[in-house]
Amino acid sequence: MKILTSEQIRRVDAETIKREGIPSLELMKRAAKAFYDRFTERFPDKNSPVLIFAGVGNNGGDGLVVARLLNKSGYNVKVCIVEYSDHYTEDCAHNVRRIKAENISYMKVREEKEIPELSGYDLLIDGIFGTGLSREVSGIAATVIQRINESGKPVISIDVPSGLFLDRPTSFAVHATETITFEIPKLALYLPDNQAYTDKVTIVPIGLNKEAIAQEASNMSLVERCNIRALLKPLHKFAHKGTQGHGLLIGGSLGKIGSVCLASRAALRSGCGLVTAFVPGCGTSVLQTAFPEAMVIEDRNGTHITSIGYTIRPDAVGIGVGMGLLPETQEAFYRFIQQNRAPMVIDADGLNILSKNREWLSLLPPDTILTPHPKELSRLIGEWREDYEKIEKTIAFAKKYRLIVVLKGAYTLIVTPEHLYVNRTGTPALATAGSGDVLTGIITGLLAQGYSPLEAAQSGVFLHGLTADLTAAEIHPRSFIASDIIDNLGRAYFEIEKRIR
Ligand SMILES: NC(=O)C1=CN([C@@H]2O[C@H](COP(=O)(O)OP(=O)(O)OC[C@H]3O[C@@H](n4cnc5c(N)ncnc54)[C@H](O)[C@@H]3O)[C@@H](O)[C@H]2O)[C@@H](O)CC1
Ligand SMILES: [K+]
Repeated sequence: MKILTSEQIRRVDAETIKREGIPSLELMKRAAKAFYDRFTERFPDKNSPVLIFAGVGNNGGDGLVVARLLNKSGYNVKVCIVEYSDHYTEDCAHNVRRIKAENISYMKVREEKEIPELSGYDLLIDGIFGTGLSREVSGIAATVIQRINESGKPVISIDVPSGLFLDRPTSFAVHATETITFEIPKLALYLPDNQAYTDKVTIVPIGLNKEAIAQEASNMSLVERCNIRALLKPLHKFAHKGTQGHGLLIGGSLGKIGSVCLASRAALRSGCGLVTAFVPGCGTSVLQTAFPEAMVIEDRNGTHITSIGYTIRPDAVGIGVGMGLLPETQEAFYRFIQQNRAPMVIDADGLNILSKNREWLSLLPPDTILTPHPKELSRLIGEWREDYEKIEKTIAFAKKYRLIVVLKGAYTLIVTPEHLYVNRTGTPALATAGSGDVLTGIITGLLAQGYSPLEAAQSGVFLHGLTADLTAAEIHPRSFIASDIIDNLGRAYFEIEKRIR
């Protein structure tokens, strides 16, 4: 699903109205109905008092239509029109007349003393500003937003939390509990800097014109289940371990052999036919005991890697987990990347070695996948002030070295020289020791099976996150551990391949 800018969204709205020959009021109705459906599913108790804040633009217009729909179905609603300007849009003004005609209780707020007491309401709906926000919020709108945030009440935002900019940093906006956004994903809803404003995000379709969306060029998109489903290879009846790919995981040092165990197990669970682990001598018996399905090649040294050599021909390599930064290990890493031509994933200490030796980055074959967490990324690309700058610098880095960067986070970003992908699967349960090692293993396993680096990065990240989503009801997110990801990878495959009627 394409992520678009506010300007593009405006064009798609206008084109929908034009191409489908519908009045703009009709589109507003569709949007409000989509919000209403999701809202009533989440909050079925009609006795809970609901206060709807509506601005004077079309986002406010949506709020007023939502008020009418909720009122009609018996909800206890009141409306607060935040009159930050005298200029109402036509569709908003029309709906003000309609709420009057339908006897819905409303008040207009132009100054602070007119803001109602919020303690008597159970739920607040925020329709003050949407995608039309063009400058910092000030005056009465800012005061109302501050009151909403101070109230501690659940706030459901229409389309976007009011005050959130879609294309630049935001310093002040509604702290939404949930945002029900209309059809087109907006990048700002998925950035860590905006976490105070955007908690849960739900996308609802409103019947925007498909061709109008297709016409808008975008180098950003969400990774979705249907994308992953489409790229998964079928399992052939005559498949055998030799045809399913051979993944090699290189890493580990004394006390950190567990990382390689996790990555190797994850690689095999992702579906490849064979997995070999390359570890220092201290890791051999650990691996063979903990994970008998793996083959092991040991370094001549006992405690850390000093020289990476083997006669096998792996289809993909994952390197770096638990490897340490000793000079001999760095040297071995350097010699290895100089000669390795198999598709490769680099994680953890592999990334730290690269950030200490930046000139080695140009030795990496094109499309090598790097999987940094934010700290590792900053060691590679330098500090950033805000998320948009971080993304810009990561794209420049990916372009310069022709790499794929998987930037791990609540919403993992997959950055290629041409495109930014946002992954939505996963929960805070994944913030646990070894979770990154497992991701490295999954991506390595997928690469070994012949998926392209971009496909492996996208599906690896998606599957990894989905295991946490699928187990949330049975394994409490607080007690979810990295092995649970591996154990539930099969469920994630089932979910992706499930037919949706
Ligand atoms: N355009 C359409 O056809 C549709 C729009 N929809 C809704 O309309 C919203 C966009 O509506 P609008 O474009 O009317 O804009 P908004 O309702 O987001 O904002 C209203 C207007 O306020 C002004 N403004 C911007 N920043 C301000 C600030 N800081 N202080 C005071 N005034 C400011 C601008 O002139 C802006 O157009 C979407 O988010 C969505 O909720 C939906 O009804 C679906 C259809
Ligand atoms: K809003």
